[in-house]
Amino acid sequence: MASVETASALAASWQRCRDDYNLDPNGAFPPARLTDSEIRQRFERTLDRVEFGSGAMIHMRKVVRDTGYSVLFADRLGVVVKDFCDSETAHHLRDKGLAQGSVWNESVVGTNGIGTTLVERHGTFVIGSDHYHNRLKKFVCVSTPMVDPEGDILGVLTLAGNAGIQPGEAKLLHRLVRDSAGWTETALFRNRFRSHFLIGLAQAPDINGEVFQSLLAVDDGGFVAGASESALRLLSAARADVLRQPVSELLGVPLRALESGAGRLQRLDAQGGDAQYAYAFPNGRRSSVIVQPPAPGVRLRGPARQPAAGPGFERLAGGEPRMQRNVELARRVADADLPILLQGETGTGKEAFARAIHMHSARSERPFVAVNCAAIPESLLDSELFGYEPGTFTGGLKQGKTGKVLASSGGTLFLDEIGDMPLELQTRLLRVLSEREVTPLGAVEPVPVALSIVCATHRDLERMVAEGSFRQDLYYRIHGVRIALPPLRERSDLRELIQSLAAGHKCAAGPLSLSAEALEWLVSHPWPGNIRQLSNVLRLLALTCDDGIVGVHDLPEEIRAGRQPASPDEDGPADAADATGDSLRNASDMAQRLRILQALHECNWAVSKAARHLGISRATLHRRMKEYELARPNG
Ligand SMILES: Nc1ncnc2c1ncn2[C@@H]1O[C@H](COP(=O)(O)OP(=O)(O)OP(=O)(O)O)[C@@H](O)[C@H]1O
Repeated sequence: MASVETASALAASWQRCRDDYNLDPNGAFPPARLTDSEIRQRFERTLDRVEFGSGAMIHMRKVVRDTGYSVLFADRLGVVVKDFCDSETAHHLRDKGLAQGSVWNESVVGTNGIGTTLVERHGTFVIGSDHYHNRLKKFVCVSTPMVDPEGDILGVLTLAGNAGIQPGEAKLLHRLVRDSAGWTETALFRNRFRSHFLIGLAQAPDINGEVFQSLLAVDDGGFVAGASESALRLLSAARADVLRQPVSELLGVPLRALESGAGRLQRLDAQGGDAQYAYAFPNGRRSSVIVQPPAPGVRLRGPARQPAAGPGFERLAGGEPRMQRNVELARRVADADLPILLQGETGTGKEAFARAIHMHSARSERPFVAVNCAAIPESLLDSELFGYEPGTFTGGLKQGKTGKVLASSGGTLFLDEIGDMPLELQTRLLRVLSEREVTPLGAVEPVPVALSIVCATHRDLERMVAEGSFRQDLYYRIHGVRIALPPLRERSDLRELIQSLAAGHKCAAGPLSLSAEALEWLVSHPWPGNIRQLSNVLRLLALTCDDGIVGVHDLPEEIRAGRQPASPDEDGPADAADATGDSLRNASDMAQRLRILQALHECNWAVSKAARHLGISRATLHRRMKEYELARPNG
């Protein structure tokens, strides 16, 4: 996260509202809401990356609980995918348009904390009349972007409340939001680079502060494999200038000295930037490093090494014959010059499969670059994919940007949700695929690219082609080999898969195990969110189950609700969960909400039918819908 540069950001945003988006300050309000199934999908995706139950998030909620602020997390499109409203005033704000699913993209609602932060890529506070839309002048929004370990924006963390605060107070609030986002980013970074040697940087000789957030991850060869945003700020360097550089050159300290001084602050020779001290974390996994001094004239740049992320082919196939055939085919084509199209419902492991293909291929030492075409705003997708030259945009990065297509050169480009790619970009992608060269925006000369692509979608591309929403020629270009991943409920090895995934989760008493009865319940669940949903349920069980053996009573209500016998007039036993009172505050309730949403969606919002589907009474379902604020879209 960068510092708050609010005044200039606001001026630029107002200008965009007038000149670029042509927005009416008295336009429609409240902002549009996505359909519930779209919200569900976006939320599930975010849940994969951001731990909403992390200490930092809990701390922030506690601090603001009685202040009337709500805590919101919006994804990269500016869609609120999670809100925590822990007070009456906060609930009131939800009614005013801050509900989950509302879209706060700047181009839609004008200057606001979430949308403007996304455009500016740094924290903002937008107070009262700073908002462009006249209906927003009573609100205050303090926001900060959250980035993943690769530096890509995950979303925006925001405190929203009623206006009437001083800018000084807004600064305090901003500090709180920024710190919470920062600690969450740090947790993601440490997790991502858990097998690397970690070095923290600081401006002052103090090991309690920034060394924990300003992190460099160093690989076994002594090259920088990752850098946190705050480390980049201290070094005054762009990510591309730091990655794959020898850390010893970057910091001006031999790697051996850094290692042998682990656990102590070491002063750095001034290298530019504000980093004055380095702290090598002593508890990194790497025990010893052999660094050969480079031969004179040898350029010290390491290969873009990728960690073996995610399950390999064996694990993905399990005992399911269709998956075994898929793996067999994938092994054969991994190194053929054939584009691979993965099809399957959400959460069936398409990205995991694409990573396994990459790891199996001769390109495994090169980058695996994933782009989710549905999660990036249409206006940014072009620059995200193809990059741009320095000085192309007023708001762009000074040094320009390498697009994902080029960044994947020699490795694998994974285009997730290809069915959501706008037609105009489909045309550009088609050109890149046929000509094997990219022309970044603003560039004159095309740049050759060694391209291997794997695409994925849950959509029926053939139907889209027939309807004219997907280019036929592109469909044939990306469809060298098609691999269909079966939904979880159709896997013949479901029982074994559940057991082996459960054993991989540790709770206080050791690996999680399931009672025979609990296993049966899990096996007969329909799993609309597939392996992702199953993993989330197991993750939750590991947190909530003290003795390590899961009984039926430990299962989340979404699982038990799926098996309740229908009782048309009375509330079924599912109501036992009412006794817990503070629903929606734990992950099991989130999962239940998703399950109910899914059932309603599948039954086209026919409540009786959905209730039968869920095995609960109509009255219970109505009450749950009210409790979880589920209403028919546009109804
Ligand atoms: N066989 C498996 N064993 C263990 N974990 C798995 C397996 N397959 C997938 N996963 C995990 O399940 C989660 C969802 O997988 P993934 O993101 O690959 O699904 P997806 O089909 O790409 O989803 P979406 O369509 O929503 O993008 C990930 O955390 C992934 O690591």
